Amino acid sequence: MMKLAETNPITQLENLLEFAPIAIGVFDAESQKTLLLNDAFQRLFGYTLSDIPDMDTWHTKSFATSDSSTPAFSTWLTKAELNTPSSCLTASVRIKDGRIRQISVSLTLAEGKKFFYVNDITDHLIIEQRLQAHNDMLEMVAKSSSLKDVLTVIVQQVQRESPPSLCSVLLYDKQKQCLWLGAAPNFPEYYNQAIHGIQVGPNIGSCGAAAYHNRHIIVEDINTHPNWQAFTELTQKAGLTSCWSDPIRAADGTLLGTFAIYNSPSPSPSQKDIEQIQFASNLASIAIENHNAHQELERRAYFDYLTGLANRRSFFELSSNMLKQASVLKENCALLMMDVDHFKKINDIHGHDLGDLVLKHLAKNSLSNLPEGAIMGRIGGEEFAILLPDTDRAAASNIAESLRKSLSDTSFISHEGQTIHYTVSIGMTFSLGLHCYIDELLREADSALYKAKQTGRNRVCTFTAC
Ligand SMILES: Nc1nc2c(ncn2[C@@H]2O[C@H](COP(=O)(O)OP(=O)(O)OP(=O)(O)O)[C@@H](O)[C@H]2O)c(=O)[nH]1
Repeated sequence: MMKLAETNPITQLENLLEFAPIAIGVFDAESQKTLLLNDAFQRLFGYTLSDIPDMDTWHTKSFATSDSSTPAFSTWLTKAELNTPSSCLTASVRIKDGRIRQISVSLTLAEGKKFFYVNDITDHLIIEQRLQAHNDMLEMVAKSSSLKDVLTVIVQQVQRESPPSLCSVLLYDKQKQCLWLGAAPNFPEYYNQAIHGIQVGPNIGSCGAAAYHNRHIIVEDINTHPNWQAFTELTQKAGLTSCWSDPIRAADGTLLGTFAIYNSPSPSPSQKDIEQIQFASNLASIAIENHNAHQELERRAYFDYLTGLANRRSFFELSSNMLKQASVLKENCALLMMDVDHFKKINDIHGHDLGDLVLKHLAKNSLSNLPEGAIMGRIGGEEFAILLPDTDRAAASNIAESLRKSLSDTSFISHEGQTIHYTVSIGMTFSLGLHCYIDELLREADSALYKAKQTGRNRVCTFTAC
């Protein structure tokens, strides 16, 4: 412990400055020579007295960063020297290890000396910016902004925190076992194109491997790591050196994608870096989960949950638009209404679940036999409607007949190993190039369907007006 009472006032002051918690640099006002860089100053900047013999050297070494140029400091200094107390300057500085820190600096002139008091406000700014990014993101989610835009906000926040790193979010496709580009705003286009759809696998880059292992993958040197061997030409062209990738998980732990930081300033992640990645991954997971939930709601609103076909509402919407266009072009449309024969019996004999399988089988099989542009919807329990654009009577009859035949000719094996056969009846009508309403056509097709059922089922009947 220092004994203040036993030291002279100058030494006392020096000691106070030396061990003050705030970073202090003292320079001679006349010669600009460095007189003292206290302990906190040396810890903040990494420079000792021998690195910074005078104010100009400090100025050049620390303040000449790309986003806080030398003139900004000089201008502030000129004003600060005239005003007592001087206002604070907030600036980006480069410290000895090359990293950029955010500081606030103020100046006091006394006894022919310049006393600079420097506060490191990097962490404070990061928390503020994170809060801002978090709020921006939630606002964007609430306003249903595109997933790409929301993810871009997150990526840019992390990039701001650790320049010159680049970040990307890839989205996991469980079915195809690959990753699609979510957001990578600062990567070259050729790189983004190359990684769009990259496979998930134990040794595929950092992200493919992070998704495969569902854990953090740290690659400190892309140029020598075996996971990156296949991409060397690409990564060298894009100037990528390191890549840390973290899985993005939903609240229930399922994989949603990956968050990656390339070219991070430090070789391996510190505790702070890991917190940063987790912050980004958490935000990204909120955005992706919300997007998926939204898509699922939309899908449910427009598509039948069982067969994946258009539901009644969207079939009406799509068909109405198609009929309007057809009447303008004077084209004929055909409407088919298809119903499973004795479906109640199938349910009664084999159970409701198998009945569901019949409906799925019917939908899949019919879709693969329909011409391009046809709209098929499930409009009732076991009732399906198909609108065929620009189709004359002969072509429509052929299509209806081949649909009926392909279903009655095929069978499928149930989960219990039973072979299931079923047939359908089809009623058909036409718009004849006139403006028709879909419900009017459905009534006609239903009447033809009734005729098909009455005359023995497993057949196609055409509507006749009388
Ligand atoms: N498994 C299953 N059955 C359904 C679904 N929707 C409706 N059904 C059943 O479909 C059956 C339709 O029976 P009906 O209208 O009497 O007609 P059908 O037995 O097919 O006889 P026909 O049409 O006269 O050949 C009923 O038993 C409904 O319970 C569904 O989503 N899944």
